[in-house]
Amino acid sequence: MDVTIFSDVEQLSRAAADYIVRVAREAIAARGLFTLALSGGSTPKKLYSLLATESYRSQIDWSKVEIFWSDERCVPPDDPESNYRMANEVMLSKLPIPAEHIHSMPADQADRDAASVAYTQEMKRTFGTDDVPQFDLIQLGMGPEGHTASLFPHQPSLREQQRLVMPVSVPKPPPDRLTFTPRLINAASHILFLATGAEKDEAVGAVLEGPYQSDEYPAQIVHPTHGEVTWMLDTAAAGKLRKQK
Ligand SMILES: O=C1O[C@H](COP(=O)(O)O)[C@@H](O)[C@H](O)[C@H]1O
Repeated sequence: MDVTIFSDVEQLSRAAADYIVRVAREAIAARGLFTLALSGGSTPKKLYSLLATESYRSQIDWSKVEIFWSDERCVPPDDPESNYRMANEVMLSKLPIPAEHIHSMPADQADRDAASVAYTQEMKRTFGTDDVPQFDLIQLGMGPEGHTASLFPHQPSLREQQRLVMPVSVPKPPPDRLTFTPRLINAASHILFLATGAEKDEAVGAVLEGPYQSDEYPAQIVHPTHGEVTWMLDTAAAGKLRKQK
């Protein structure tokens, strides 16, 4: 695992954008395709807007990028709480990505089980596999209580063994969500965690340096079988780490 601490969100976001460019270019050179799952929340907003600027835009062949989401709130896509809406506003609408490569989660469907199954099928079709899709990169955030994607402490989703995407009800509004399960996340080639702000310092310390208790700190469940994990933190989020990496 690689952990880097940055002095501010600007530096962190630039490093994250550079990292995404590198992984994207390697994937496109190797297989002609880059599969990326985004997170929501506020932390990646700066990163996403940087990727839409000319200097980053020109470094990736966006026609070869397939975009998914690791979790989504069950709200319409134009709702201020929608993870899709944030990414679309600051990044996707400004990039030359074919519309059919942008796979938003159908989280506003009334039948959330059916929506999860449909999203899983769409993913498998895109990856051309009937097995567990192996994302080139899943970008994740973490909440102050250690949740990641919409995998929250003590929830059955942490023990899900079969499904790749599932509906959950979580303690943070809006409560109804769809989320990637650990089985899908842990198949990825690269995981990039971003965490900023002092309100996350305890969870960062517990996840990175504490005993393994993924039921308390779901971000600890992220251990890709054949992939690498990179954490990018700002100094505030890293404040409780004993070893300043
Ligand atoms: O609810 C969510 O929270 C996490 C963390 O969000 P942040 O605002 O603290 O950056 C996010 O990664 C997840 O995608 C989102 O749905």
